[in-house]
Amino acid sequence: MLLADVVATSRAVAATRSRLAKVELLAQLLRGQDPEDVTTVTSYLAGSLRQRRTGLGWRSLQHLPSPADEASLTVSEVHHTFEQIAALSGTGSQRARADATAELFGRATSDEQQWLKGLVTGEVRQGALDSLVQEALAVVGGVPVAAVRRAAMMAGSTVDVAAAALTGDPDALAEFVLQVGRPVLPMLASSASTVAEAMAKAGGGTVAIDTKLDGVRIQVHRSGDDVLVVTRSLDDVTARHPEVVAVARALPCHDVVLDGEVLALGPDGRPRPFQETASRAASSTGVHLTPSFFDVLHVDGRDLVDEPTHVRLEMLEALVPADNLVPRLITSEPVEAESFATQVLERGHEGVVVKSLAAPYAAGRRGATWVKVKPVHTLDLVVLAVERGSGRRSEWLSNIHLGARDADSGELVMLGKTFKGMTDEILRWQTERFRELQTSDDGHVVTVRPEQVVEIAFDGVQRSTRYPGGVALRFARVVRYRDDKTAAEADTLADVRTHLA
Ligand SMILES: Nc1ncnc2c1ncn2[C@@H]1O[C@H](COP(=O)(O)OP(=O)(O)OP(=O)(O)O)[C@@H](O)[C@H]1O
Repeated sequence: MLLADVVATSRAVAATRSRLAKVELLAQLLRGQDPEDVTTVTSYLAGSLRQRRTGLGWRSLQHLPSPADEASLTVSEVHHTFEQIAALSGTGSQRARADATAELFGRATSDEQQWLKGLVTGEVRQGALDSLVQEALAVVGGVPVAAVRRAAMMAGSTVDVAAAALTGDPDALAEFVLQVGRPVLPMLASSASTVAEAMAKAGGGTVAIDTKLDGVRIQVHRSGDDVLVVTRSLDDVTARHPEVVAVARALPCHDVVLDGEVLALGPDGRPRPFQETASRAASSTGVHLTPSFFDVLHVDGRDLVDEPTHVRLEMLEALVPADNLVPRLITSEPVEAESFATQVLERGHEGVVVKSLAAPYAAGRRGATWVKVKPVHTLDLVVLAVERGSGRRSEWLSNIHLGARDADSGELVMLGKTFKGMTDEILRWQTERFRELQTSDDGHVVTVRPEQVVEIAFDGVQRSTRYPGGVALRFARVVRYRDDKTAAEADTLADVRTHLA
């Protein structure tokens, strides 16, 4: 398969509005191709190389050789070159890496060079494409999309199941079962503006009203004394969470997979400011973190993923001590649910997650079986640039430029700027972070690679001719930086527009 075809398809998909047409374009690309190439392309379309580390960064791609006139690079040549680059180590590896990169880029057309550069630096990470690629794999393999999704959830990625999907054999996909110790893609929530609306969305009847804890998502796997803790993005953070490991080891079972949130609590049981949880989760500080679990996917040889929520919750409550359970109310009464939600907010938590009791555990944000309700609306936006501070902030990078992706064009569109809500700790952190991501500095504005996601509170969204998206945020302020989301998972321009007054 030619790399040029992948580049052209990725551009065409970005330029097409219709979901069906996008899936068809992807299916055309994947049909009849070698499974190894399909695996590589599945990874590339989601915006990642297959190698975890290549030692290549933005700086090593600053000066590219002149491009080739004609497209000749194949996907497999590209993959093997990165494979070789990733394997380099020791003396002379820097030189060898630069030579291999120059050779690869010298064989790429100008279009391919830009695309490959985005791939290597992670700029084109398009998580949103993942579910379209799953659909395309189902079409090409002639297997149900549900089977592809389920296998991807169990494997922790679509890339790992692409080849199996192409065999057209549902049994090949069914082989991806939950394995204790292998992270599973997490279930996500949709949102509603009131508890009653969320209850209706979750199917009505009796539902669970979960406290929405404002911490950091964790998935915990235990087998005997071995414990693995991963984040929402499935990164291994076991070493940073000794408290979680201790709680998991103390449970009366041998094998277990749990889903939950970890956060810093004060002596009164109220949550501490999120920054304390975040900084402790990033490096060891004196803060104690408490895990609170809200779901269980496996206990001692029994997979629970397909069990309805009420069964999973019964198992969870039988296994985990009350102090490590997310407080919840089971009810069918909107009035009771509202009053529980009010108490949750009074206790300093973020909101509630309404959960259908009949639904199985399913990765992603599909359907409406988990519906979150938060009174304070925030948007997850991408930082495009940052201005040097002045006065008290002259040592720091301060005013950040905020962007959201226009899902139609794939472009990031600026929505406004803010220097509000930043503590000294945030200023220090962001100065260092944006220097790392810097692509240019005109003495005032430092442009950065659009990779850092920031959670922004705002008072409203208004129409504006000032910014290209036609909207601007009123009183935007920083709540926190989010390292557990990629730019592809940030809110889109369409999400922002839903807040228009
Ligand atoms: N009881 C709970 N049940 C499910 N998720 C919970 C619960 N308490 C806190 N959470 C958090 O809420 C998130 C669900 O919301 P969503 O899927 O929209 O993810 P998100 O974009 O990270 O959300 P947010 O920024 O609102 O936390 C989970 O990822 C988890 O971190």
